Amino acid sequence: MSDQTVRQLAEVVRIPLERLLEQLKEAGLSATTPDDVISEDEKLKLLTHLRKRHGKDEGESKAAPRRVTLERRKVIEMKQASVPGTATKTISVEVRKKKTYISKRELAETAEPKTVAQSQPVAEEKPVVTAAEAAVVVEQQAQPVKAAEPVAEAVPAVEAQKAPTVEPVVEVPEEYEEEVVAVQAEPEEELELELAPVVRLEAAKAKEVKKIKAEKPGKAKEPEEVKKKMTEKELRVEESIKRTAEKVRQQAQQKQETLHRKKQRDDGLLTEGRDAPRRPKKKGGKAPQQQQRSSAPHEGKHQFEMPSAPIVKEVTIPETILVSDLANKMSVKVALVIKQLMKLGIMATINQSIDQETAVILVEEMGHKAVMQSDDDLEREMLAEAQAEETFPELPRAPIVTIMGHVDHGKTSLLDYIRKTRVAAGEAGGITQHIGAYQVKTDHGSVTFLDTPGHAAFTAMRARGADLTDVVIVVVAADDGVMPQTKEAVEHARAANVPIIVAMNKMDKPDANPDKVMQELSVINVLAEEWGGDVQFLKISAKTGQGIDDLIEALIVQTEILELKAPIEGPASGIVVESRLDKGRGAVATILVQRGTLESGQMVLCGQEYGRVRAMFNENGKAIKEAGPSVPVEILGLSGTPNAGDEFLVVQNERIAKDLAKHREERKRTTRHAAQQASKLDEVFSRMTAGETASLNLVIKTDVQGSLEALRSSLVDLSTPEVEVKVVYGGVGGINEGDANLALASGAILIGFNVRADATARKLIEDKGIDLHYYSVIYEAIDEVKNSISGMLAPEIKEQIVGLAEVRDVFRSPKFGAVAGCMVVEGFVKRNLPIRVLRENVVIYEGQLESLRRFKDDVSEVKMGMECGIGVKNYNDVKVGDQIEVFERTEVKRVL
Ligand SMILES: Nc1nc2c(ncn2[C@@H]2O[C@H](COP(=O)(O)OP(=O)(O)OP(=O)(O)O)[C@@H](O)[C@H]2O)c(=O)[nH]1
Repeated sequence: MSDQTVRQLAEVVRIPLERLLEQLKEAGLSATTPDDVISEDEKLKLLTHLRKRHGKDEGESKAAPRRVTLERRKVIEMKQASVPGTATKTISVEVRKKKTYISKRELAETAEPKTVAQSQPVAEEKPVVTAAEAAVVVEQQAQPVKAAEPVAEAVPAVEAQKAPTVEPVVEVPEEYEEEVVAVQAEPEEELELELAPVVRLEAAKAKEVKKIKAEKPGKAKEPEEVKKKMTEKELRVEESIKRTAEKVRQQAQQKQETLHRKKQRDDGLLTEGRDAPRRPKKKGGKAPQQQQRSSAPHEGKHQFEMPSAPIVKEVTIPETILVSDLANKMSVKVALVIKQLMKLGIMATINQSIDQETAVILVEEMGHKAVMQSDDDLEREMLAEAQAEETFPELPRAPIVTIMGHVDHGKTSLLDYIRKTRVAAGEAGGITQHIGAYQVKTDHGSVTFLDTPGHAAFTAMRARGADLTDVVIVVVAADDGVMPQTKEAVEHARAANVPIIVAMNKMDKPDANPDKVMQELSVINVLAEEWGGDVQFLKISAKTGQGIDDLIEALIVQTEILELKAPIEGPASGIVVESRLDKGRGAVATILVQRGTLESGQMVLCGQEYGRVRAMFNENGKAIKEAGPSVPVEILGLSGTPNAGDEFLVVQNERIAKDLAKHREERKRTTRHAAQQASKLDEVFSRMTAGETASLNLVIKTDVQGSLEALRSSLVDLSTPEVEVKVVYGGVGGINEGDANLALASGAILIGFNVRADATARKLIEDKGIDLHYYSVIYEAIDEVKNSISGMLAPEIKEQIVGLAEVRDVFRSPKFGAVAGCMVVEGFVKRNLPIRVLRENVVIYEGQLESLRRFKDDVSEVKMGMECGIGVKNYNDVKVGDQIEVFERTEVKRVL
């Protein structure tokens, strides 16, 4: 040992620093402060001094401690072979040993002095085995012959070894305790737990040692014998630690092997887990170590169990599912799912969604059970839980009106005039607010106006699935007449099957010509009542207010014709008209109640947002407590801003609202891709439902009116009794956002003839996956639509007999049952084709082949003039003389 400071020495010998300084002073040594260095020679001097002092003060030794307890802590580190890809784990095993030596004096009271006299110095008898032992021996040597030194004065091991006089050891260890503590077995719990039996083993060993010592304490065995025993014990402890380390290593290896096997199984499309049902054990199939391990008592502790059988999971598959979600549901890696998809010929990425059918095939291929789930079913189920089952009587409700028309024909002026005169009038002091919609009260009833004029907004709302509008007012400036957007407005309203009322505006102007308007509109099939049509035409002025009352009355009449009704009682539902985030009030949404009555304090779900209605306001900013059908209302308290066009409904509690909101969010995420496929030209056929006339909707935009007409008529002429070609809208000019929205809302295909889509339309087309086709040759357009319609025609199934075999003999096979020995008399017999069994030219069975053999070999095809053995699947009644007819079914595409 090198030189130490006084402080360090005090720590080593575990005595107070002051006491050591005093002893150093007494011994006449130079060190006086705690930081003074004390050399080896000085330590020896101190030892000599202490010995002398003890020799003098023998009488005092009675008061000195009679036992010396030595403790030793040993930490062994083991490296665990890691699983590839993870860090190496280090396991520390801490061994604590404690030895207590009793002074000769104490022993003398119980032991024979003779035994003590016979004792020999241990150092001479056997070599020091371990460092711990060395320390013990040295400490023993450091003890005075006659009496044990107090611990505080025991000189550290190495110094003492240099002591000139080596006295025989007289102390008998009274206690010998070992403790093996497993620490830091990280991160694998099992490994730490595995050490437990070893710990117990060591504890048992320590007990045994104690027992030996306790056996005859009075006899005081031969010190060397005791020493020997102790050394043996220590060696055993060392060995046991080594064994523990070996065991841990083996376990790690086993675990690695298990993981490797699991990986192989995964590659083999099976998953295994702890909760798998256990296979019956094979006799002698287990490695001896495993057997030992499984038979070892674990006292209820968790133990790693070898997975032994594949888990078949029940995987619910919605209409579309993300590859990552599917992998999660099957508890397999995404890469594996992608790999499997590739095998099916589908290239998909982790964030791509796949359709239900593909997912089902995949799940079944991977050994699990697929349960198909329709999103609508799921939502319906949740909604059924969310809403009260009770039905309420339906009562007349106010119409919801949208105003459309060409630019500057007076839409805003009309809305403003009505609001100004009608809304504010009834609410003295109220501040009119633009909340997206407002209601007007008349003597005959109320009318609700949507505050976003124009067909673009109307169709955009429809494109979002919200068919709110009951009546459309087409505003035409009487001085200007029918303009392109007037026509568009009409087409959009028609596409939505919403009745029209024409308001001929600016009648106060001298050049107003309502007849011209009526005439122009009649060209596009909007016929006034007075001209024998069914459309109400009204002459108004948004400036003077002329005819506005009549307009509102006309709306009321229209409502009566339409018999608009809704239940007033019951939980409310409706559509979000608009929403915004208010600095002080949070999410604010204007909703239009369509059914039931919304009350303040109710829990509502709006699209993907939900919340309790904290407050409700009408269009005048006045707080209201409830809102019935056709009433627009601003609500506070939602978790976020819903989208205009989202459906809202009152639900029973927050949990349901939350679940539904989450479900919708997930659905939106996964169905985005699917929605994009909805109206593709080549997908139209798949949308056709059996028995119904399919319709192919088109939105056509062309460069000139002439080509529009030509295209429109030739495309409509392609209609068949099974497929109707419908031009939802045809116009001249580039494809704009409105066209795209219309195509989306009507599930139509966009056709651009010598025109292109503008940037906004392109974005929408791309986002929503609208099917857009550009043409510059009219016949190309016609041909493509024709082909698509051909696809929509149900294909013809044609059947063709490809071969005939005669049964000449019948054998019984344990594997296939009855096997018919046949001669192929016509064509050929193919194994994978369907067959019929004929008896006297009458079909007696239709099915498939189970086996087809020539001699002992399985074959796929047998030609005419050859003999073969045919096993018919699920049919054992073949007789000699029967004929087996092989046929083929082919789908023949119908063309126009
Ligand atoms: N003389 C007269 N002018 C009117 C009448 N209605 C609207 N105007 C005027 O026509 C212009 C356009 O009116 P708006 O209400 O903004 O027309 P709009 O259809 O809403 O126009 P956009 O919002 O641009 O589509 C304004 O200058 C109005 O003052 C009317 O009945 N008589």
